[in-house]
Amino acid sequence: MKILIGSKNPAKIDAVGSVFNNDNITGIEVPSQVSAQPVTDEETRRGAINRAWRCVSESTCDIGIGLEGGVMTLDGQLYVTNWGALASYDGTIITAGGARIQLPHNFSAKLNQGLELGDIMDEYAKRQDVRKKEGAIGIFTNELISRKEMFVHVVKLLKGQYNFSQK
Ligand SMILES: O=P(O)(O)OP(=O)(O)OP(=O)(O)OC[C@H]1O[C@@H](n2cnc3c(O)ncnc32)[C@H](O)[C@@H]1O
Repeated sequence: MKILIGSKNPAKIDAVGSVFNNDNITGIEVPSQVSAQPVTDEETRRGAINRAWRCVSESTCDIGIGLEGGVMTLDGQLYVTNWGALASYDGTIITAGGARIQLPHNFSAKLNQGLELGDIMDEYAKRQDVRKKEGAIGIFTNELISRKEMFVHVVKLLKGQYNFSQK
């Protein structure tokens, strides 16, 4: 199958590549059509869906995959959240949620100032491009789970549901 991923972020492309390991996969830049920093589950999920559809509508492929990270708040606690979507040329759309883990309370003020989580993480971890490597998930799990591994789980949920829908 020819699969397009709506991102050039290596953490996302590598996650798709390790699940769809017999397929032809390519990452392309597409707009998420949501804020650069999604701040709810709804917005993060919508960004993943928009990316997946955009892949299918922009180029010839069997499947488009959108993966999106964001933040959300539950009972005053800030979390990093993750969503994935798979769109197929026949009009099928499949979605799946990924892991959420809590973020430090002082991140909310930085987000309110307009900073994106990727930049906040680089400053916090004193590293570069955390969003393309271990991710917030990696930093705050002491690197037990990387952003790629977290997205691998999301992509497995998408692939499994897609296979089920094709039976
Ligand atoms: O190149 P794209 O595909 O846009 O990847 P991205 O990581 O920049 O963009 P996302 O849309 O997935 O995430 C929205 C924002 O949240 C940040 N973000 C989300 N999850 C993150 C994580 O685990 N670690 C660091 N930053 C994260 C990200 O860097 C962006 O600033």
